[in-house]
Amino acid sequence: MQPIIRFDQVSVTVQEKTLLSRVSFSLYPGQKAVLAGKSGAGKSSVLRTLLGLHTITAGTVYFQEQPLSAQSIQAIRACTAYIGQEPVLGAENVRDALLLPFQFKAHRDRRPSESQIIEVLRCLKLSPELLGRDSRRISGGEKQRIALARGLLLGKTVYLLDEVTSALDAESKQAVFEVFAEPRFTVLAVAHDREWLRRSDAVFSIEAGHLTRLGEHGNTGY
Ligand SMILES: Nc1ncnc2c1ncn2[C@@H]1O[C@H](COP(=O)(O)OP(=O)(O)OP(=O)(O)O)[C@@H](O)[C@H]1O
Repeated sequence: MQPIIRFDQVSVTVQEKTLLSRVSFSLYPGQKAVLAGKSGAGKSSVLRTLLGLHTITAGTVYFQEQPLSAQSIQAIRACTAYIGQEPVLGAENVRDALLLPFQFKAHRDRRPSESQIIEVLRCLKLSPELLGRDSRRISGGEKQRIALARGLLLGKTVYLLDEVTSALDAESKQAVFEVFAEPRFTVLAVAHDREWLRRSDAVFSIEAGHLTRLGEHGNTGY
């Protein structure tokens, strides 16, 4: 099986600051990996580089074994959901925010039914009552789960998650873990939670832009 994501000796320098230094790792379809490290270590930079948001100074990022290019970035974005720490939902009302991508030609024929929407919300422990709310007036954890729900409704299979469970209570956290245990989903999650570490196939630790692999199959020493 070929990796879905592969970093080969990737360095990123922005305005003379090195964000990533010779980072190498592979992620295979269906794998769940965690990126751990202190604040400012470079975790988000890995995700942003994969999305084509940073210029690579040296090395190569491969997606489905194709080097990153304008074309492969489109391919990445088509199957990937990136959920940042503060997702911008892009519409005033939560329902409109959830349905926003389905207004566009690429997704118009996949517009979900009301029951599909409610089912996805239920899986993420979100009340349907949220649909009528102002999306600027919901909590950070709810915003992240609405962004996750949107990814699920869009049929995304690769999830780049930046601390999506850190604001959640135990029950909601568990619901998110269960959703992402799905074998179809490839997950690269910035997380500190022990439960993420326990459930992951691989743990990558980043320190000052240097990445090392800590372990796999939950055997990480955490
Ligand atoms: N566009 C940029 N230009 C210059 N420096 C940047 C840029 N983006 C990030 N940095 C710096 O690069 C380093 C790594 O940032 P990054 O956001 O990847 O860290 P992180 O590990 O995700 O941190 P946190 O856990 O606090 O979110 C930090 O020192 C940050 O200030």
